[in-house]
Amino acid sequence: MAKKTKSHNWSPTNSTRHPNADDAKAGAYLPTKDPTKGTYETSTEQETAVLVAVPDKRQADTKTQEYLDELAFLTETAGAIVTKRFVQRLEKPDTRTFVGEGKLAEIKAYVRHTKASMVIFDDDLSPSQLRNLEAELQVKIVDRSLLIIDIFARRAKSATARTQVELAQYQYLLPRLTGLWTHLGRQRGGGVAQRGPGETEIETDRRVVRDRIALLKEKLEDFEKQSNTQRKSRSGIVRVALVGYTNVGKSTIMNLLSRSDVFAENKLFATVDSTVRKVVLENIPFLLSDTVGFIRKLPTRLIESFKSTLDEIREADLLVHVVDISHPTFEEQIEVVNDTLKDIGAADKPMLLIFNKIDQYNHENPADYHSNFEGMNPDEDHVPRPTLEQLQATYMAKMHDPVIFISAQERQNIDELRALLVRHVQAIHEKRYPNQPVPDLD
Ligand SMILES: Nc1nc2c(ncn2[C@@H]2O[C@H](COP(=O)(O)OP(=O)(O)OP(=O)(O)O)[C@@H](O)[C@H]2O)c(=O)[nH]1
Ligand SMILES: [Mg+2]
Repeated sequence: MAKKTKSHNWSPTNSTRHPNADDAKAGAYLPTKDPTKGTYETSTEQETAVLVAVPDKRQADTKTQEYLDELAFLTETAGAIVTKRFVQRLEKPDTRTFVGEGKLAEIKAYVRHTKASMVIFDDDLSPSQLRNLEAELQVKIVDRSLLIIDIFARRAKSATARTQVELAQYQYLLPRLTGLWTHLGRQRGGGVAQRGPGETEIETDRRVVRDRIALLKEKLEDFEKQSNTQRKSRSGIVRVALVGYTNVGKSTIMNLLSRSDVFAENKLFATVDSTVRKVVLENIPFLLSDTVGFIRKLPTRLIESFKSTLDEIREADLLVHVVDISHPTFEEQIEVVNDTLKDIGAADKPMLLIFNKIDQYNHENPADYHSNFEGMNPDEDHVPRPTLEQLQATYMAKMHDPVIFISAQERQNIDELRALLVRHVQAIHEKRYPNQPVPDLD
């Protein structure tokens, strides 16, 4: 019999759900199985996580640490505490268990000893790696895609975003079904009454998941039609999208720009999603949208499922690329954002580059980021960063697009930001709607 399909509220970290399981059966992201009882324990206690990275041999130590810092940040965002980081340098990850045998034994001993709730990998695992690791380590195994999807699931509020996340969840699950069930069968010892579902059930489950995926896609198409209609009604007004790496300050800037002006109150577009606001600066109105943040190794599936959200970017007249200059890897973050823009077909748009968080930039003391990383000596590895002035000069010279340095939090250079936006919006308006005056404010 096909299992009833549940749609919401599963997560690698809250130990309760799996989108295709009412009961807590096997799954990498399900509660830890107690082999003596054959049951899964759900715990409300603080979950602890062990991180694992398998960098390529050429990757610099500091880079590895920065990536692990980001993974730790993601893990904390998902609600778990990181207790340990394991790193193994390999030419390429082990096909069976991702890490080598020795490292696996080390992780296993640690997990046993500390009763860690889960092991999180900074890369995506193949269905069989996931299965093998779960069998070896006997705890929840979470890979990068699953972690990110989980965070998205916690944050998604609008119907569209929730549907998009659900689609990503099912797409993640589909190729992993067989593995999970086969594994379950094996773990239970294959006794007649205890055997896991056979191939027929796997097939049924797959069909259920596929049907669900088809349904979600249809639902998203409907949402898309609605938003297309909305967008048509917004024609004649310049559209600006805030884009950038996650946590750089896009929403802060959005609030700053739209709240700071009395005319920002949205009258005409009552049906517009809360992430799009009408802003009026110096009598020049435009639509400003706040978009989902990008991240390194963003799962392609997630990008695909977020198509309708990303349309906001694809259809913008001007992109405002926000950068967190205080972040040690800000330059790589710029690259990630540019690559993602390319992937979604939005790379050729006019763009303003906004370096935010200048209040937090410290060229003397680049980071206390790595303080809890073993083998790192902050003094020895200390490399002074350029001053803000030097950076500004470099980027001004390097970029074809305008560049501005601000602090949204401390309200530094915000007037310059406004002036820059106004200038560009006005120019776009005149070019796009040559015979049309800038729209009336009322
Ligand atoms: N120090 C400092 N912090 C800032 C500044 N601007 C934003 N922040 C903080 O940075 C954090 C992230 O800001 P958000 O505006 O949520 O960033 P975002 O780009 O919208 O993030 P996502 O929605 O996750 O992609 C918040 O804690 C802000 O308070 C700034 O200029 N300086
Ligand atoms: Mg935001």
